[in-house]
Amino acid sequence: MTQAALFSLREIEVRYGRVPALAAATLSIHAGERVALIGANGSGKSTLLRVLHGLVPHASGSFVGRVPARAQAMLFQRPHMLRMSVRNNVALALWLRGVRWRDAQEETLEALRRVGLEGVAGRNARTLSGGQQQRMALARAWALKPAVLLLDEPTASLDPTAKREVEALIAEAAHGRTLVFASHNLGQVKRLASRVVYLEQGRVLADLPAHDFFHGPLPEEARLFVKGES
Ligand SMILES: Nc1ncnc2c1ncn2[C@@H]1O[C@H](COP(=O)(O)OP(=O)(O)OP(=O)(O)O)[C@@H](O)[C@H]1O
Repeated sequence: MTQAALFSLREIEVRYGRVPALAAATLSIHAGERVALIGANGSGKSTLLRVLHGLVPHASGSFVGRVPARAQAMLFQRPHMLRMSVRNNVALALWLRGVRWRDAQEETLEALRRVGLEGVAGRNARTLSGGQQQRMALARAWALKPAVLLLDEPTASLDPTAKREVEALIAEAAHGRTLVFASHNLGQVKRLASRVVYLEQGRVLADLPAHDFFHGPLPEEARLFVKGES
């Protein structure tokens, strides 16, 4: 018997006021998949991630999510940070999910070790570099032990070295989880994704295993996009 999808979207339409962000988007995501969302600016990648995380309502269509938001972790291009220490930024997220403060502190140190930030645990999070901030966000996600990781262009604002470091951590954090990420970096998509979903103006124009996406025939719009980005 095939396992039920973690997320099923059928003909989903999302609008921000009068602006259409997703139009008749249909896709299912199963446990263990590593799905890359690609497409031009404004094609609907962030909106799709927000639908999965339960952050935006849809105007029509049906959405079934079998993973509650508390079993998901979402990372944004620029991480949300509170004006407090790196340690407390992570520990607070755990505490808010019901972990006792003392346990939260211990689990936080373990997560910070994993991303190589134990040395700056006491620093105000707002003083971290962009790469460190994204590593802290990953530590926070990691500590929550989510079933699903949703990442919105997590390395977009980083320099090449930080990009590589954060990408390696993402690969490690995605182990044994379901990963859905938006990216403009096709090299990163090749390295991380098992499946590629190409969006254009809120529509899913291609949805293929990563190997087929990069080596097989593509719909014309997707082919031109890949050519332009490569
Ligand atoms: N809060 C908002 N209010 C109004 N319109 C919005 C809002 N967020 C997104 N949009 C619009 O919805 C459409 C889809 O945007 P979305 O952010 O999902 O695209 P994206 O593919 O993630 O873009 P990018 O690559 O630039 O991050 C765009 O036309 C965008 O301008």
